[in-house]
Amino acid sequence: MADVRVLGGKVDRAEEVLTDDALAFLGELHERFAATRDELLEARKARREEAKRTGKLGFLPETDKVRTSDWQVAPAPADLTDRRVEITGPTERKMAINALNSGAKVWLADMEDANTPHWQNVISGQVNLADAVRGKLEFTSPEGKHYAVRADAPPVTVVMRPRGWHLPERHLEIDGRPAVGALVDFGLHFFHNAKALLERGSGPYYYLPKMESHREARLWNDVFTYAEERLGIEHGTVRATVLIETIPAAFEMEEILYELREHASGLNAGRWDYLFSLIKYFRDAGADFVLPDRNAVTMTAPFMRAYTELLVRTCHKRHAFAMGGMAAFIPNRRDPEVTKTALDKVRQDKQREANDGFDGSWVAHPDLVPVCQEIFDAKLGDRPNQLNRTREEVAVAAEDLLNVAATPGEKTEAGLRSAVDVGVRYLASWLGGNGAAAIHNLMEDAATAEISRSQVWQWVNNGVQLSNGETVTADLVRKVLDETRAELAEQIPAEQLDTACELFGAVALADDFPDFLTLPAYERID
Ligand SMILES: CC(=O)SCCNC(=O)CCNC(=O)[C@H](O)C(C)(C)COP(=O)(O)OP(=O)(O)OC[C@H]1O[C@@H](n2cnc3c(N)ncnc32)[C@H](O)[C@@H]1OP(=O)(O)O
Ligand SMILES: O=CC(=O)O
Ligand SMILES: [Mg+2]
Repeated sequence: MADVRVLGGKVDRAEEVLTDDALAFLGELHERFAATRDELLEARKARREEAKRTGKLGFLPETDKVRTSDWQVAPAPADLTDRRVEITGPTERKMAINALNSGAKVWLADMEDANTPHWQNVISGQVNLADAVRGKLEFTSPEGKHYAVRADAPPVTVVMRPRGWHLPERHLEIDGRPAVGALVDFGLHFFHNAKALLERGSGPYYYLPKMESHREARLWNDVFTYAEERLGIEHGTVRATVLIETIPAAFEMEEILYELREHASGLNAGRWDYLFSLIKYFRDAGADFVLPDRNAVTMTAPFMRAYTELLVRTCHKRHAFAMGGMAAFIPNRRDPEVTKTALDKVRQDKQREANDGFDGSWVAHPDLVPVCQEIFDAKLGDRPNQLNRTREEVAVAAEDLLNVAATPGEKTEAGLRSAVDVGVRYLASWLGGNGAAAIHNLMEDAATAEISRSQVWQWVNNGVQLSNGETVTADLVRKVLDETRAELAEQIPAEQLDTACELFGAVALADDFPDFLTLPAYERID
């Protein structure tokens, strides 16, 4: 039996989550799966080295049969057949209630991009999710406002997103080493809620982030199979929607669905991490892979079109749901102009997705639910989804997915300053325990912050010339960082700002590109 120790501090109601039985289950998951997870993280490095050497990625010859043979994923359970609007958000108690009252079909309960993995957040998120299943979610704000899920609110299916394979959970030590964040988030949620969800006509449903290969999907499938057996739950009860949000995974969409076919619900076009992954993967591949300012890269850039078109085609060929992604524009209830812009931008984004054949999409804020709903209602009519649109005309080649050079847009000083400003502000928020923040009326989370810092790294290391003629160097970035620190001094507490600036410098200017900013950031939180 594994030796499982809780090293994290006291969190209210932690004893309900960290029961002896639940910890034993986590121990079993780690004994069986942690070593494979380590091997797969190593394999990521080898694949990236190969791409660096050849300057290319391609579809895998060894899995050709998977792509050409006839198979489909398992049929959708009743409460996952209509996914036209999914609201995403952290598992914080008030937001959880607001999400369940939002009118969305699905709540993506996020322990990943939108969450700082403070021990407090990790445990209280599990408490809130367990209360949500049991209809016990209530909250009173410090101002005395009472929150509860409305009796007349339409039912919302909860899909939880655990951390990616790379993140450790050092507040739990298993056989002398930090636990695997993904196994902790999944394991605790599944152990406490799978049966309760089934009793209520739903099931244990997950979004799986940041995978880079079908072998990583196979590992999740093995975890699900074991977990189902161990709790005496029918095989295939778990349903997983996989985010295609890394560039290597875009070349393995079919294989990922195939590995998970008995547990798969669909794929999601996670555009922000996808851009980050593309920059990361080809950061030293020369000018053809250097993107313009982040705000200039839209979903209509040729390489982004290729990605979403391939995703819809792949999903519907296999009868899996194709889920759209996040437009970053956020309404502001105190500013009608900002709200109008956000609604217009989100409307355009969701319209494109609905026209392309997506079955539904994400929104970041309750006030965006009606826009997404209206657009998909109009497209779907009486149908719950558009799985029947097989998009057979779509033909996407490897070169199309990598056609970054055709992206219109400039590299500007404003773009550089914005990357530094947003990166620092976001890191300060993340360090303070808020993994999602509205910054300059845009939603920022771990994925968007990764773009900011990796773009700065790429521009420095490729000696990019800005539209004003200036060359991006480490010294220029340090100067901008100092100026940004001075500008933010009135807005962010000094200690947090110092750590955020130091961290931004560490992840944007390091000689060796840090794989994820959340890894060094995690070292800097309690
Ligand atoms: C790349 C990706 O992975 S995208 C997915 C991950 N990212 C996310 O999930 C981000 C989700 N969105 C959010 O976290 C928030 O909308 C933010 C941080 C962007 C903005 O939040 P705020 O500044 O609080 O927005 P605002 O003040 O307009 O909120 C108004 C109300 O809506 C609620 N609200 C806002 N967003 C959400 C949400 N996503 N879910 C539930 N409730 C929400 C707020 O709690 C607030 O409630 P209250 O009036 O009862 O206090
Ligand atoms: O998780 C979603 C993304 O865009 O990243
Ligand atoms: Mg993401």
